[in-house]
Amino acid sequence: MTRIAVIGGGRIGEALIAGLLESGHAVRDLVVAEKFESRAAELASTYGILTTSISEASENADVIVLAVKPGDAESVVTEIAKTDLDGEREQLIVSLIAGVPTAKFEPKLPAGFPVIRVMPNTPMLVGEGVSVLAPGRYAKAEHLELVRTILSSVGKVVTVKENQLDAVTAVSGSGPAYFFLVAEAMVDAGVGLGLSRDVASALVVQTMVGSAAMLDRSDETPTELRYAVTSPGGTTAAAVRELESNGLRAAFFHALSAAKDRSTEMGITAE
Ligand SMILES: NC(=O)c1ccc[n+]([C@@H]2O[C@H](COP(=O)([O-])OP(=O)(O)OC[C@H]3O[C@@H](n4cnc5c(N)ncnc54)[C@H](O)[C@@H]3O)[C@@H](O)[C@H]2O)c1
Ligand code: PRO
Repeated sequence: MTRIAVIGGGRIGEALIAGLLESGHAVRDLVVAEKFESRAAELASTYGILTTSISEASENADVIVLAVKPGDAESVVTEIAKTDLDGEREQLIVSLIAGVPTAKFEPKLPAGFPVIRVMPNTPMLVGEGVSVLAPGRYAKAEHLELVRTILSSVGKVVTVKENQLDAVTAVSGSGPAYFFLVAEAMVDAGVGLGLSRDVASALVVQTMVGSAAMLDRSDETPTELRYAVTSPGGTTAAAVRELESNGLRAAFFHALSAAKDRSTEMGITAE
């Protein structure tokens, strides 16, 4: 099986590790390099995963996954480049780092070393992620196929041109946070209407799960599904009127534009 080294055992590194193990990836083919000892120990005890240094992890892996913050990207790639990378074994780097273009990594690596940039999201923890792939200059079709195979075990996989990844980050990378925020706001509103927090939470969570399943399984658009809930002159129409007059659509447009701009900015400042 493909040996995978995860550099950075934070939230997304852990989501990937947990999702891969859950989907049947062998723990002996996974390794994590995590800077903080206590965090490394936590990952080792939770998942039984081997924790090691960046150099050892990189030397022995087929796929080296970068899951550190943009500000740590350069030092981590420099450290990887110093190790004995194996050209014969066709190793490759997969960067999950938001904003940072593959062109920033490629000159720091041995000539022609393949890099694929990926924007995942945290639902891969439960096998329901979406990972958006963009090949760097030296990544070949077989590299892309390998990464597609690995990530399809933890959710859906989409491929785009790298210049679309900042927009992708705004939509699906950050996306789970928007739904969690909406859930939070709806629970609070339910409590405001007199429901207990437990009841309000249970209703909101199942309504989200059910709506997501309908979106996934139905051929109808979100608009058509919404119309089916909206009786003329009824309760939903009253609620939607309030959401629209409070600028819901504009708020999402501005929010996603801000996320995209921030992703671009993080790529520029991650030196
Ligand atoms: N969290 C998300 O939803 C999400 C989604 C998509 C992409 N990303 C991207 O993934 C990356 C990590 O995000 P996160 O939320 O997991 O952050 P995080 O801070 O939770 O995790 C980063 C981890 O990297 C470790 N680290 C830093 N330098 C290191 C080094 N030199 N060697 C080993 N480990 C080192 C840190 O100790 C930390 O545990 C970011 O670049 C982010 O843009 C995150
Ligand atoms: N989490 C990272 C951030 O907020 C990237 C996408 C989701 O920067």
